Amino acid sequence: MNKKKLVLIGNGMAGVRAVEEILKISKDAFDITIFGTEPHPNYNRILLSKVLQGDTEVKDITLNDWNWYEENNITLFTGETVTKIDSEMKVVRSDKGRIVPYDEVIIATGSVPFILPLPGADKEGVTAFRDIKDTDIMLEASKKYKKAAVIGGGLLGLEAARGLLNLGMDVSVIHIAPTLMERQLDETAGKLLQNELEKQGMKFLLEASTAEIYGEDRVEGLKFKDGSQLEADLVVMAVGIKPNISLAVESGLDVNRGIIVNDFLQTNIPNVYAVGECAEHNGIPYGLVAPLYEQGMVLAKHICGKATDGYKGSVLSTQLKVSGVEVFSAGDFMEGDDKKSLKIFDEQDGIYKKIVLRGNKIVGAVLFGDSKEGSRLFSMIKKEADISDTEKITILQPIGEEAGESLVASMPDDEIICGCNGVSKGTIVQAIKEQGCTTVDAIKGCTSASRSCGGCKPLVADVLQFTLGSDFDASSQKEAICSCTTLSRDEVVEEIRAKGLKHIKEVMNVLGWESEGCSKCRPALNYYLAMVNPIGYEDERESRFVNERMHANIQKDGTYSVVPRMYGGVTNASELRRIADVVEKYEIPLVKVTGGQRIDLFGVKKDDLPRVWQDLDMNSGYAYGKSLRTVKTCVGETFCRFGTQDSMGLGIRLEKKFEGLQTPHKVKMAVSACPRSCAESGFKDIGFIGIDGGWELYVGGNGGTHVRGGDLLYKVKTDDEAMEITGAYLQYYRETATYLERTSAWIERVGLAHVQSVLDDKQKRIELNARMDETLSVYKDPWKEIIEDKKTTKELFETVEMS
Ligand SMILES: Cc1cc2nc3c(=O)[nH]c(=O)nc-3n(C[C@H](O)[C@H](O)[C@H](O)COP(=O)(O)OP(=O)(O)OC[C@H]3O[C@@H](n4cnc5c(N)ncnc54)[C@H](O)[C@@H]3O)c2cc1C
Ligand SMILES: NC(=O)c1ccc[n+]([C@@H]2O[C@H](COP(=O)([O-])OP(=O)(O)OC[C@H]3O[C@@H](n4cnc5c(N)ncnc54)[C@H](O)[C@@H]3O)[C@@H](O)[C@H]2O)c1
Ligand code: SF4
Ligand code: FES
Repeated sequence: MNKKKLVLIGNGMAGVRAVEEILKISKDAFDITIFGTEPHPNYNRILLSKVLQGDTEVKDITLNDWNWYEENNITLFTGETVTKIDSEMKVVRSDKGRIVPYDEVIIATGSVPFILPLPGADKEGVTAFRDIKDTDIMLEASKKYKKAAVIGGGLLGLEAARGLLNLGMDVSVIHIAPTLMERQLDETAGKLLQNELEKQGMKFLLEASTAEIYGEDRVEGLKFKDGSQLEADLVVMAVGIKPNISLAVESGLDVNRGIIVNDFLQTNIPNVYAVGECAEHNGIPYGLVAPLYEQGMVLAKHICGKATDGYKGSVLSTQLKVSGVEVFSAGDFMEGDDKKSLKIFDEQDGIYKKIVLRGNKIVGAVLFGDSKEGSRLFSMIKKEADISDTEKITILQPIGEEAGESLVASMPDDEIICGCNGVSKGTIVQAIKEQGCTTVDAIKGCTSASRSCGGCKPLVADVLQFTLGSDFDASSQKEAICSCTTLSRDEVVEEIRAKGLKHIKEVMNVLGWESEGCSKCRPALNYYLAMVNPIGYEDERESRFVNERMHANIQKDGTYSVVPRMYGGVTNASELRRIADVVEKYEIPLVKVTGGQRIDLFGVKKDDLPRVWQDLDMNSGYAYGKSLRTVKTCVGETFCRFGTQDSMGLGIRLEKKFEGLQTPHKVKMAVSACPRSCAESGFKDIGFIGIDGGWELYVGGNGGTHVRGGDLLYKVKTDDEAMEITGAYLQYYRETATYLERTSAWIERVGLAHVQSVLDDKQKRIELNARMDETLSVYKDPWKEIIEDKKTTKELFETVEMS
């Protein structure tokens, strides 16, 4: 049989995926020729961000290597650009004078970066961020130069900026709009994102309009329309893209912004198709791989003569690939006349969730700080789910977690796990059960899930764990603690232990960190070092988050909030008098009783902090730390007629013993003297409920954004037993949790039964408590420590002289 001749113009992500689909349907139907301007085989453009961020290397982002073309009998011309499609002669012509005949031709020429037409835009040191060549320019520049300016605060600009920070550059992002990623996020999420990225060291110039790029041959800086300037020896333009239509225009195809195609990706000229970012369907040129892959699937079916309903357009979802930041946006995310929103905003933990409803249908969502629910919400948006029969607020709450189920357990089979490749939970489960996949990599090979941006890897791993149950081998699924290393959390902790490491720098040197560390690994290492070696480790204050460095919570106006310790929520006249005096003396604008039964002083000026602490003469309530926060108590048997136990007594004892204890994440406790549970013991990390003859001890509860009822761990008879179990439980959490993992997530990961089996072993409990006591033995109240140490006081509060 005479094979038809298929020519693909553009060796990029969309075009080659369409060819892969064609080969799947009809391996021998075509003689295939591919032209690509770039000198590389088909690679994952998405991961250039990760190359720049140091997570991977160019050699590791190839999607189809040279062998693949050979194995599939594809003739490949790289470094060669097609200059014309001659549809009368049915041939394509290249810039090297080659003429190749076709029966069908697919144009997949992608996009070109938009370059602002500024004076100086052609200077050395000005680059776009689109391909391997641009990435190399940035990697080279970072070795010689220090100051980078990224123009554009969209997805691409921010990912580039994070990469340049990782490369040790001083990075400013110049953005034209008042908030970041305004095409994907609303104002609140945009500001939260800015806040988080500022903490990571990025600088921002918002509502800034660049007028000129100045310098001799090489760029030296930017001038703005308001007359101000910024020095820069590298400028990255990331202000959007335009479909690459020059070949189509030259060849007489109908174009608008992109090459106009119908539902079957056909252009106006017979046998000429367009797919990917260069194509415009129903007025929309797409700029993310998910819709392009959907197009590729339709095109493959059509060109192979298989029935298809055609491409009907796509709802989009995006995630930013910057470690330590969870941002998700999908669909129609802005409120409007006919669109109303539903929001949850936990300002303290920086978590923001919003869904947008048109009538009773979900049409969009924005998640910041916690994007676990992204795939569920995206499925609902795609299905235009009707929520008239659902209590609205529950849509933003994690499904299944309240019932103690894992997130994936509660997902229906048709829920999409990998947005880029449109792979559902059911398809992954099938690959595990029927094709014997036991690792995320194997699933990638079988289903394409996680093959593109990689953002779905944790969810794929969860499906794997959930499906395999006890056959799941966690050790073969290791995940690096951050992009600065390939070592996992367990490996790092083990090395710290085995090699007796004491300082972050030592860990990085000995364990071969590839950079100075990042905002993800530095605080984590500080915690692991302290956990393994509480007496010998050297604390690195600069690696802590700002609130933990300052021992107070920074507020949005730059002032601080101060919460003194009130053991068990109990206070007295003398403490209250001192608090009142401090409020008057330092003109503290707001005094508020907190949910944790203590008093919060808001609006304290930074310079006043040490004197406020001195005058209060109370211990720090650690309202800012990854540590024990409060032990809330009810009045109990002392005053309440229902009380069967001394809740205040146990609460105060717990708080006095464990105050200041550093934990992977914050820990809240509560003690109620009867099952009415006035102190809300069922929703705390550790909660006690008084019963006749003792206490019930609940663990893993959470009352925040992921509401979770605690699990009954034990019943104990005496306060001493309660203290002993609490010590062992907390120490086991400290030793096995990942930094920033709340007890509610940890207990689900490791399992209640497992924790019980550890704590059932008396010897283990003794050992855990011994290590806990060692940790507690070095605790000093940080407020007192700082005010007694003039040098630290001066470093932290430069202008303050203590008497
Ligand atoms: C740094 C970065 C990060 C990204 N991250 C994400 C992400 O997280 N998620 C996501 O969904 N998308 C992301 N994208 C977008 C995604 O990479 C694109 O949507 C996708 O690559 C587009 O595929 P395409 O095949 O249409 O175009 P391309 O991948 O650009 O391929 C087009 C190819 O055609 C070649 N070509 C052009 N004209 C000719 C010609 N006349 N002859 C021969 N060859 C020609 C080009 O040189 C190019 O190699 C990212 C993009 C970048 C740059
Ligand atoms: N994680 C991801 O999904 C991801 C990552 C990188 C790139 N991409 C894709 O790559 C493409 C390019 O990304 P992008 O961020 O360049 O495009 P974009 O259009 O999403 O964002 C460009 C940003 O630049 C800003 N801008 C425009 N003119 C400006 C000016 N003169 N000065 C300062 N700022 C200006 C805009 O306000 C906008 O926020 C998009 O299709 C994007 O979806 C996706
Ligand atoms: S929990 Fe029980 S004992 Fe405590 S205050 Fe409430 S009703 Fe009284
Ligand atoms: S979501 Fe991008 S690879 Fe799966």
